[in-house]
Amino acid sequence: MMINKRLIGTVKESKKYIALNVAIQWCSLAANVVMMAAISVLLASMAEKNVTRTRIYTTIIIAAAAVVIRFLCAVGMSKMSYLSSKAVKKTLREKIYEKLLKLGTSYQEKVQTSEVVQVAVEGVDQLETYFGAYLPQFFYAMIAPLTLFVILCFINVPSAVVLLICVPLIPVAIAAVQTWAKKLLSKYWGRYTALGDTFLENLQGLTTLKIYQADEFKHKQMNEASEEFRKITMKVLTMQLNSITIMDLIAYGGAALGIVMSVTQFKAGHIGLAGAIFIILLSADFFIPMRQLGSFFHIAMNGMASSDKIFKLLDLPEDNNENGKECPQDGDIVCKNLAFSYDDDREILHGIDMVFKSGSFTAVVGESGCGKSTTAGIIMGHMKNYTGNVTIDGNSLSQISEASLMKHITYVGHNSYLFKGTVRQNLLMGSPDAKDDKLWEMLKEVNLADFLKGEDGLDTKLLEKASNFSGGQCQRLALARALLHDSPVYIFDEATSNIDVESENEIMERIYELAKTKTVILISHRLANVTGADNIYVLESGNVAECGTHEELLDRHGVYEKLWNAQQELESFGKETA
Ligand SMILES: Nc1ncnc2c1ncn2[C@@H]1O[C@H](COP(=O)(O)OP(=O)(O)OP(=O)(O)O)[C@@H](O)[C@H]1O
Repeated sequence: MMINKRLIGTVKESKKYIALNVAIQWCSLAANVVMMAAISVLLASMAEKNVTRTRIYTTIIIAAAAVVIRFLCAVGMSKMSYLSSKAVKKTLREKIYEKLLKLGTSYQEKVQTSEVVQVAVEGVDQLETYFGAYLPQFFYAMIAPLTLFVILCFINVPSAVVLLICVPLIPVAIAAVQTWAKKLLSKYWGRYTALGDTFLENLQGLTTLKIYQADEFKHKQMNEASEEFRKITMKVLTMQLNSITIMDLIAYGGAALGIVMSVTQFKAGHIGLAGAIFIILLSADFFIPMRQLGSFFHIAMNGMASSDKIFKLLDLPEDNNENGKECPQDGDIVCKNLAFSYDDDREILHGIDMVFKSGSFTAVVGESGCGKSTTAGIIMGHMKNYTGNVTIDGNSLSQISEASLMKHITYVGHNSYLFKGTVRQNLLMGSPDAKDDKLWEMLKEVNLADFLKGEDGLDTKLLEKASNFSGGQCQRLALARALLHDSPVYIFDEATSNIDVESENEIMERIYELAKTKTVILISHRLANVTGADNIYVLESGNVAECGTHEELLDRHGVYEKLWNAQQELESFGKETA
């Protein structure tokens, strides 16, 4: 019942804490039994009017000792809960983190970032209570009634049997509501995450909503979704309250039955007064552990649901080729019959052939959406579900280790990630040992040095997502970081799209310079940038329409020429109007 062996096996360390927790609870129970026995004897002797001073003092000492022991046990139990929760959080989060590393750069193909965050944060938190509270209670709830049964058997077997028989009625009642509760809870979680997603999206897009005056409409939508969520929350709470009421009825009903039994047995003369009082005092203790377990029932259900999600993530196939080959330092990158689809409905690349010659400058151009970035993503190992072949110096991309591929190829997109911190910290990612002189040299090359000198130099702070830098400044910084990386191959995917034409030309000069010593693949919508390339591939709707040098392609009077003429017209129009 709600025991996941794989989950417990995954967090092996927690087993000892759970066992110790159960043992401490059991000691607390033993102390309680001794205290109740002493009190029963005292009450009986009082009723029989043969109480002595020694008996009173002994009872007080026993009771005080039991209280102290129970207090220490309570402290010990919470310590054990804490330690097992800590072990669970640490182990599972480490496993999730290691899994993400193993999934590598293509992890987004398999799982959404928001899902990973939810599973790693909230999902693991759910299991904290599962391990810290539910599991120890589960085992204790089995042991406690059996222990009491054995003890009470020495006093009166029929009462002990009646009490023991009533205990399993609580789990039976829990099982009865379980099927219904499971459906309700999965609906509840569905609404909860959906509401959370919409809330976050609306918050992030609040400025846009204000601009289009759509906030009122979204507000109404959010209110409706919140109302739905309120209704389902109330249903869950009602279900929980009802199940608690049922458990209480069984628990107190069972205890009452035990009391009636002991009184009857006393009247019939089968037990003495002290024995009857002892049974009366302990009858509720038969049910309390199981009743407590019942109240942890929803925690266990949430724990099960989140463990399913965690294992789904941990079971994802890994293909980062940890033990794969080293990437050859030199050699052509060849795509043969390369086809790719993001989903089953639409093929994006239709079996294209391309060769990126080692040490050469190759450009990939084409209209928006023709598949340029997709091709770059495949070469970078971000997308693995392609068909056909991609090789580097004759070695299949799928056999090359991801770590080695990352050292071999540097990708600079139009939206490179910059981290919160300083300019220096971001640059050092490209080359951890680089001295300040080298960093300034690169910053000069991308025309960012002057701006940074006016700020705090290399110590200029970047806010989250570099929100205090302009789009162009971000691109320049990302370029400088890439140049520092010093890898044999560079892919620039619209890497200068946010930069003004004058600066773009200067940066393009730097890229042409780079191409003298490195293999450069340049994806650009602006054909003026690619005129000096050794080879240009023109993509059209996922096919290679043409390839050749700028002059060769113009002579062909095909797609490239059309694109070129259209852009030239636009650029000269722009100059005339300026
Ligand atoms: N993650 C994705 N999921 C589904 N479809 C996608 C995804 N990314 C891109 N696409 C689709 O694949 C096609 C090719 O996209 P790609 O980004 O490769 O084009 P592109 O030539 O680089 O375009 P642009 O010049 O506008 O950046 C597009 O039609 C796009 O809708």
